[in-house]
Amino acid sequence: MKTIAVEHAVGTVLCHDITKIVPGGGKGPAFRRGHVVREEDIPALLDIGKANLYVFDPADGYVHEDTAAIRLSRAAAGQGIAFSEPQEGKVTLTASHDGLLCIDVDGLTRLNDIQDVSFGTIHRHQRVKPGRVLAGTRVVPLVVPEALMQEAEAVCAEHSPLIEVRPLRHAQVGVVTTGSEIFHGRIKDGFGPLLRAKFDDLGSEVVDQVFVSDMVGMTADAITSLVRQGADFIAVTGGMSVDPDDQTPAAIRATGAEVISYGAPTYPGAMFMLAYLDDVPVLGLPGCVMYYKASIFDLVVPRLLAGERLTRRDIVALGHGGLCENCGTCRYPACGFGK
Ligand SMILES: Nc1nc2c(c(=O)[nH]1)N[C@H]1C(S)=C(S)[C@@H](COP(=O)(O)OP(=O)(O)OC[C@H]3O[C@@H](n4cnc5c(N)ncnc54)[C@H](O)[C@@H]3O)O[C@H]1N2
Ligand code: MOO
Repeated sequence: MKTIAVEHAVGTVLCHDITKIVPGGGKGPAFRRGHVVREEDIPALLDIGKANLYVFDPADGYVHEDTAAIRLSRAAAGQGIAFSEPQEGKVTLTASHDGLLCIDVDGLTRLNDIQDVSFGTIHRHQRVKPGRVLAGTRVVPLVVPEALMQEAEAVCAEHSPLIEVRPLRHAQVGVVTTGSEIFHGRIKDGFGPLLRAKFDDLGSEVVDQVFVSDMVGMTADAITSLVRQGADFIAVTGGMSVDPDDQTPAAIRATGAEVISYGAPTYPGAMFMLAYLDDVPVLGLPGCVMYYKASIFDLVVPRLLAGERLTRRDIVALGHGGLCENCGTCRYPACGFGK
């Protein structure tokens, strides 16, 4: 804090409210603590008898809350993020393109552990569309030391990007639908239309769907021939559980694919399998994916399309929040499932 002649105060920050009293008129703050003095304020300040002011000077090593919020948001954000102007010291971050919200949670926790830094976000790993509010950030006091800002920016740099929206790739999806009852026409296929709609919504395309009976060789051949024909994402439906006819996990293994996980701590989706045939994700989708509005499919597929190579650890980490409450009216994604 220092005293400064009002003529030289442009750009500095008032340390306290400045009161204006008009006889018979009123009394109230003409300028608030934290106000950044502008050229046009000078006559008004002189009119209320303020020839000198107590101000924070950025040169003294202090940063105003608006500048701090701008700096925090810029330091944390990667691609796909738009910023609001600071309002009451807070900058709001929104999605500027469609994609998967990715947040380095360890970095975020470190950032918020710095006294007086506040950075709050929605849950990560959600598919977000442009305009969706993702985060808000500010510092708690009106001004903070420059050294604090530098510490915060260093944490952001170490965890860069701390928050970003990764675009989803346009996958060419091959679907293999198992089940003798569908293969022999006893019942109508329900998986194909559902997967076409779900992949279409994510900006990908089901390029082919092959029907097979409950036989390992037939199913494995269908997977490998779809990949040979150019599919870069495979979904195998049905036959994922414990009946003698449930041969899909064995068929996926028979292709030589590397199995990351069979089973997931998610309901619906416990019988899910994730494997990779070279770089092509091969998913074993249990019957529940067809039945429920939200399932393991919605938790995993956007992440795969955003280019994440998921590990067993990523799958087991889904357990906390992995139980769908099966509400009367499904509100997913506005609920705790997968969060
Ligand atoms: N004793 C146990 N029973 C079940 C278990 C278990 O671990 N032990 N797991 C349950 C879970 S979890 C699921 S999910 C379901 C079904 O899993 P599957 O992937 O094996 O599904 P299917 O047996 O192939 O089919 C179940 C049901 O859905 C119909 N279906 C399958 N595909 C299609 C399709 N493309 N179009 C229309 N209908 C389809 C199928 O005819 C069956 O009626 O198992 C639990 N049970
Ligand atoms: O894979 Mo199953 O939900 O858990 O229905």
